Amino acid sequence: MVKVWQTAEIVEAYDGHKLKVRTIKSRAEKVINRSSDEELPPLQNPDILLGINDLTSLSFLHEPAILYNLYSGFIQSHAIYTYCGSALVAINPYKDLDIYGTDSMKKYRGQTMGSLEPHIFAVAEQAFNKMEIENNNQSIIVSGESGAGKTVSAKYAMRYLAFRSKSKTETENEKKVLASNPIMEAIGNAKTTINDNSSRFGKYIELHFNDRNHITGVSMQTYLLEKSRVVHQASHERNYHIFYQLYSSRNMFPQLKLGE
Ligand SMILES: Nc1ncnc2c1ncn2[C@@H]1O[C@H](COP(=O)(O)OP(=O)(O)OP(=O)(O)O)[C@@H](O)[C@H]1O
Repeated sequence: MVKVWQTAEIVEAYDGHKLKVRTIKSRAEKVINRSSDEELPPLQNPDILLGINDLTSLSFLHEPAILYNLYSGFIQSHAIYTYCGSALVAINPYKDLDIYGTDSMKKYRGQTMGSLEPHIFAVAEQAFNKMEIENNNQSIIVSGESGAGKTVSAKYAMRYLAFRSKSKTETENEKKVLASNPIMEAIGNAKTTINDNSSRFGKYIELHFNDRNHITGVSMQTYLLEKSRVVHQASHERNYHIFYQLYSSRNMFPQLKLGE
């Protein structure tokens, strides 16, 4: 059974610890037993806060309020990004959105986080800006469950940083990073039941900047590759892409010194 939060209004409080509530949608009544006088069900936020772009501005910050706010923003204005203080929460839209072009990157250039609508570019801009002003190394941590959009987010963050680095060779370096992706993904990505192109390893990517903030190089460390997938895959899952890609080029086997 899937459990979801529902909005309700209090009809009656009685016996000290009991609350009779009525759900707004189905008008069903239910009695909630509170274990203490203080313990109330999660309280609703005023309507005026609905769809705000920083979750920390909610009067009542709890799981149902967060879910409802993210849901409303996504359904009403297709907003996939919301701030939670200095963190960015992203919803995977599973379709291409027109928010990652050069015009969008130009819009975020030099802007402080929070002055424009939440975006992965704003996070990258802040990292770049802090590096420039404080002359310190910066990190962006991308986390989430499988299929949440970590790889795509990291790609857009790197694209923005390459755009922001004024070096003439920025496109060359960016091209090199992006060109290495298909190779890394062939060897380390596989179809799972949740994600057709799931990364089965962790990545630590370093972009190196010189003192004029031009990208001078990129390095990548990988860790925790799921090696067992080579010999065993769960049902409806696949081995690493590289094996299928190689097999589809069987005519090249002799050249690659491989046997059938
Ligand atoms: N911002 C986005 N816009 C459009 N589509 C997206 C976006 N983010 C993710 N997707 C879609 O979701 C798919 C899964 O995303 P991604 O591979 O980045 O997930 P992940 O978190 O890296 O997963 P895993 O941990 O399994 O590697 C992508 O192939 C893409 O189709």
